[in-house]
Amino acid sequence: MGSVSPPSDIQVPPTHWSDGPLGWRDRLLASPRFRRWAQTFPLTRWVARRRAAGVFDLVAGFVYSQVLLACVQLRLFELLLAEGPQSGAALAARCQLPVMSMERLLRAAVALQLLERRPQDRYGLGPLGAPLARDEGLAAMVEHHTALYRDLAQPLHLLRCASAGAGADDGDGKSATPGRARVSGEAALDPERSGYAGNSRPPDFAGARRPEAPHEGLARYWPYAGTDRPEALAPVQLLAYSELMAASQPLVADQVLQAYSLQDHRRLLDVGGGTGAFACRAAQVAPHLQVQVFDLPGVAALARQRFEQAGLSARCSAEGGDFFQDPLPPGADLVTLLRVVHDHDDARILRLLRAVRQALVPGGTLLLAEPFADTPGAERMGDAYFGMYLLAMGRGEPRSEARLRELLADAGFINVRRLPTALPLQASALLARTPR
Ligand SMILES: C[S@@+](CC[C@H](N)C(=O)[O-])C[C@H]1O[C@@H](n2cnc3c(N)ncnc32)[C@H](O)[C@@H]1O
Repeated sequence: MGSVSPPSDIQVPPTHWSDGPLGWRDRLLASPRFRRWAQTFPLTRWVARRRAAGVFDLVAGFVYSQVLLACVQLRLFELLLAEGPQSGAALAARCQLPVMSMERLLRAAVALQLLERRPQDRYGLGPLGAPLARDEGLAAMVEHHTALYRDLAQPLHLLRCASAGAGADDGDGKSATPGRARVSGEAALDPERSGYAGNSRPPDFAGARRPEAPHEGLARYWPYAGTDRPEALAPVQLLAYSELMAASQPLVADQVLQAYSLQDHRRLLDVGGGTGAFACRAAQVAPHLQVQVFDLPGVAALARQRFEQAGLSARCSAEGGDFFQDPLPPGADLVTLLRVVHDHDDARILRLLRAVRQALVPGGTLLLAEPFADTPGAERMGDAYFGMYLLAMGRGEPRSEARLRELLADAGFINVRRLPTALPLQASALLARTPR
């Protein structure tokens, strides 16, 4: 391995009293001799093994993800839930894979606890596969990761391109994303090249597929993150992510609606509310509530369709526009921002929060929910997963509760408080009020 020599103009880094003991610990853990000793000494053996397994999981994590993807693409979990344990040969026939390949995949899935070996040489659901069997949202998330996977194949390329200014706001809301592929022109309007070709779900498990994620990574999947004129995006560019959001919306809605009662509100505005999946849930749990979605024009049109199909058009409506440029509909006593804030930089979010404050009635409530960075027990989801995900997307960052509180205060909100959710890994929430 080549040595890394620092550039000659490098600044002398600051020091701290903890550098000594922590440097000693680092050298110890980096020492093969110490690790060999720790692996055999009875009192340290279990720690050494656990740490080695943790390192291996990081080394091999991308393989695990692709085993999961193969299972999801084959609808293996749904099949085993619907029909019960089966032999490798039977599953191979159903999934149209060579028996040897199927056995290889099944054994990998057993090792990852996605599946379990069952008596008589059969395979059934494992403790980590069973929750995926009926969760359309999680399955859709897994499948759309093919786009992220492309971006992360060359992490240094991603980091270098992004460090040139991806997603940064120059103060007047314009961003530059040098080096990142962007959706533009005819390619974006071509369903095949944009990666979206409808989402009718084939009836048979074998070979069933959702629409493929685009071939050019997340920047293309989330086109609004790379343009200052998102309202001009063609409907076909909005479909893939809108379907993903609708499929995965229960992950957030369940958390929010368990944690917060809508009964005391009369008018809800769901800003960036997508195709109205949350709006429908809200209207169903609170039959007195008027609900409005504000989203890009093409997405708002899909929300109106959803409301009509659900027979909720009398109470649910949708307005199209750009929430950074256009005024939000006034008069709501509750505004929700679900999985919206982490998509954008601070300057844009501050502008959006101020617009929300203007739109709310005096004493109105803002409910902001998304996965937060620094969530105890879910740190990987924040800075590791969303940090890299949003970098690949081209805009936005995961924020800690403390940072969100600062932004809310800057925008003029008061009485900010945390709303405890059952599964912060899926969504944490903050409530804030406008002054009376
Ligand atoms: C990550 S999705 C979240 C959707 C929904 N709240 C949910 O949780 O399922 C972000 C939403 O914000 C919308 N959006 C992004 N930029 C926008 C803009 N400038 N104006 C209006 N809507 C925008 C997108 O169309 C998308 O529906």
